[in-house]
Amino acid sequence: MTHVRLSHVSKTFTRGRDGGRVVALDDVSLDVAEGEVFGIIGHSGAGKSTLIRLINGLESPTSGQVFVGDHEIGALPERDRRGLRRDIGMIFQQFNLFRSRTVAGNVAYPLKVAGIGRAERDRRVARLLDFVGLLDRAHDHPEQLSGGQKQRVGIARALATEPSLLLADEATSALDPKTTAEVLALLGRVNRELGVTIVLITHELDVIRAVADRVAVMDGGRIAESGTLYDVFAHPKSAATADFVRGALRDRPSPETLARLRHTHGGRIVTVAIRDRTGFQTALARTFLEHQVAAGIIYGGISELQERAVGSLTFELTGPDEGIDAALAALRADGVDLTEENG
Ligand SMILES: Nc1ncnc2c1ncn2[C@@H]1O[C@H](COP(=O)(O)OP(=O)(O)OP(=O)(O)O)[C@@H](O)[C@H]1O
Repeated sequence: MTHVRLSHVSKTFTRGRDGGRVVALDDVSLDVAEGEVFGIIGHSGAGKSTLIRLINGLESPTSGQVFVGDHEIGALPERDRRGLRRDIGMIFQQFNLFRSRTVAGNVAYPLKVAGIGRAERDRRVARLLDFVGLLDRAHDHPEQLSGGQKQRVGIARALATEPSLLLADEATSALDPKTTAEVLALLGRVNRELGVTIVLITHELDVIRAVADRVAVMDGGRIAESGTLYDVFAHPKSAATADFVRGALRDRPSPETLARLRHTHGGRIVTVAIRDRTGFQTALARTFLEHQVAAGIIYGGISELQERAVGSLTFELTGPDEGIDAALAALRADGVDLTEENG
């Protein structure tokens, strides 16, 4: 079942002073299935926040349609949007907690707004704080908490009205790597144990790869590509995706590094994309050997996406030129993705 659907959505803003037009989203279509974690990755200005604001009905599309469940949220009057929004939780980069309220008071707030009585409110707050591991901090104020703890309160508050959809807007961008991992693990539990669909936007591939099932890469208001985590990031088709992969995996040498490698290594330099295929590396080594080519690894990195290997290795190849040519031709014929780096 589809939980969120965007169909040919465009959003144009008019800039204040000069009245110029900014195309924030340009013909965006995507489907988020019920119960999945869907990641949206893009650089600053790619249109991610605009997309989130369309999903929770804070903005309406200039053209196209946004559905949440069976409802076209952009077409609903504000009163009905508010009702629908109760089924959508939000968490933010800066946590957006009330400083004057206690931890318990923050989590209770949306329940109060929804008109839920004291006894039920207290029960739910205790259950939620227990779920996020902060029951013992119920009476503290946000400033007494670490960033990670604040975000856990944010998550408890977002879940208070028992939404089926959670929107996470750069929810870990203000946190250090260890705390980020803890918050992402909690989001994983929210998804698995409570069955909540999560749409997570970020500019970091490491965030997406930790939790998302499927992803969309956004670039300049458009979806550059989308699919499963592995398909999109193991074999990038767009420049934007390749850029994120290079940044996160650091498996390919930068132009500066390549220049240095060329200077220090006299042989031919070739980068080979690693495939998640049994015996891939052995086959590679055997091909070089068969053609009397010595292959030394001079750069590279192998990592995992959805428990499958991704990355690349850069070799210095030495031996007879015809042997190297024949080995590379054999590998190419076998579907190996390789790049000669000698320039
Ligand atoms: N209310 C608005 N009025 C005018 N322009 C806007 C408005 N909201 C967003 N934009 C513009 O739309 C484009 C996309 O912005 P958006 O905030 O959605 O991107 P983003 O990917 O979330 O970036 P960031 O991570 O920096 O917030 C930007 O060029 C931005 O300046």
